[in-house]
Amino acid sequence: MWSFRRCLNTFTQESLKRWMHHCVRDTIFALSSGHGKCGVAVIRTSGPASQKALHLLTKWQSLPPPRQVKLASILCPRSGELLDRGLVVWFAGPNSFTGEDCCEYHVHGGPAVVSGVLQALGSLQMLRPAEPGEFTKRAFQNGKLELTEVEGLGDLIHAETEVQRRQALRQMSGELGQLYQRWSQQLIRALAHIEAFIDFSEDDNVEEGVLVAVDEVVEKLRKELEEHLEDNRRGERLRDGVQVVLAGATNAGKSSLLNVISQKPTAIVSSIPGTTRDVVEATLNIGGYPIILSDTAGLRDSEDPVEREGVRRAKARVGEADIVVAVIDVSNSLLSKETLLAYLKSLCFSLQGDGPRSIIVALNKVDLLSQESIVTIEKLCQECELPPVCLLSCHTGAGISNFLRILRDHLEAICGDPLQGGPSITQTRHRHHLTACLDALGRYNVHRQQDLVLSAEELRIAHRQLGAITGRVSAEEILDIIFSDFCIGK
Ligand SMILES: Nc1nc2c(ncn2[C@@H]2O[C@H](COP(=O)(O)OP(=O)(O)OP(=O)(O)O)[C@@H](O)[C@H]2O)c(=O)[nH]1
Repeated sequence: MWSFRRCLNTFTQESLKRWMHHCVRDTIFALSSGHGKCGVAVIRTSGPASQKALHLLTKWQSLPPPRQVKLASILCPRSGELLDRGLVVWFAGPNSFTGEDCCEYHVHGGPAVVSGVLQALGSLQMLRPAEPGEFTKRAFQNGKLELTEVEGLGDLIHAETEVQRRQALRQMSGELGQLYQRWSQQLIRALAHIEAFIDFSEDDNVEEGVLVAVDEVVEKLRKELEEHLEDNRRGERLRDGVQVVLAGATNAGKSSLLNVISQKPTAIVSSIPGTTRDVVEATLNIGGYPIILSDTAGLRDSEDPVEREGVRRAKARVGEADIVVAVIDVSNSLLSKETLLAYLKSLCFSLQGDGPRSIIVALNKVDLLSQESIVTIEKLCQECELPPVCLLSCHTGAGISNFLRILRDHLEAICGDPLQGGPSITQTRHRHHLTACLDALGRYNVHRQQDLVLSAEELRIAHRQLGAITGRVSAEEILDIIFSDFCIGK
């Protein structure tokens, strides 16, 4: 009793309220399908009062069998007016998405029906509208989903291309979470062994061999983590969109190429050199891969401060690009065949910068060349060591499908197939915690010979970093291992 009172005194009113809120769960409801007119809308409830709400809206005396669709007249609980005839699915907790009692009302998707049913649910005292993401939050809190699975679900909802969808589905399957969970368990075990050695080695004969085994586990884990992090950020690139930048001299046809690829007049095209001043972006799907395609200001020296700023931004964008498309006006009479080649090489070199980025050369305006010149240029490019070169025309469309095929190949090389190999890191958040975990394992090695307590602390930090990714960290886990592995006090 004393400790309970002391405990109560340390609670602020606010934290007590939060604690009470956690213990006594509200029942929440929301429209789970998209907004706007549609054939069928799905409204969900989750929480202990879902059953009562179902009874009040249908007047059914008993619950329908769980997970089976049943036709129902959905009524206003106050007036008894018919709101709609729809389908109802009952999910008895814990066998539901959130782990709580849930009910789904599949009603006609007109605004009046949807708002009628939402109002009916809102009129019940024990229900309140759900906050954004609250159904999924409850699924996480009730142990139905790991954090990485929650993120996968979010990505699936936002997936705009089929390759993004594949990656999101794979993450939702829990594979990434399971990998981190496995590493996490290895760390807990290693930590438990070190702690046992520190605390009990003198009395209970915990042998030196225990520490050697821990070293081996840590080393193996360090290598696995390093490999996992050396993935060229393919998962994040696929999730956020690959940065493709169109760069080159003024009037080369960068804006025209952006418009041709995006199939709409996104950027202004004109024969006046220096028309594009700022970066113009279009988000596109190229063969299932998401890209953010940027048109940039033509690269040239200028006295005009606005144009100079445009060129600065263009260079900065090239610096951040995953793929740079070097656009060149191949009809430019100033470029002889030889100077074209020298120009191409120097442009590719300057665009390459210090990053390992891909370059594609787009020789535009071939419609202005004779067939003979085209053949000569093609031969010239084949003989030299250049990035892939596409001859194309934004005016006639010649060579555009070949350019898109090459672009797609580059995207595939960068992002890979999310269904092949190990699961990818998809979020900067994961990378941050994994890097911190790896750093801690490196420090473990530094402290290991001098100070066992400090090296144990580094394992604890590494474990916490992994736990931050999956959302599961518990000191109890360490105690469990200590007792199960060492049977202390027997
Ligand atoms: N004949 C021909 N003209 C083209 C082609 N592509 C673009 N042009 C023309 O070239 C001029 C410049 O095109 P833009 O697309 O504005 O070139 P840009 O590289 O964005 O130019 P800046 O804004 O100066 O950087 C326009 O008059 C276009 O119509 C092409 O394939 N063939």
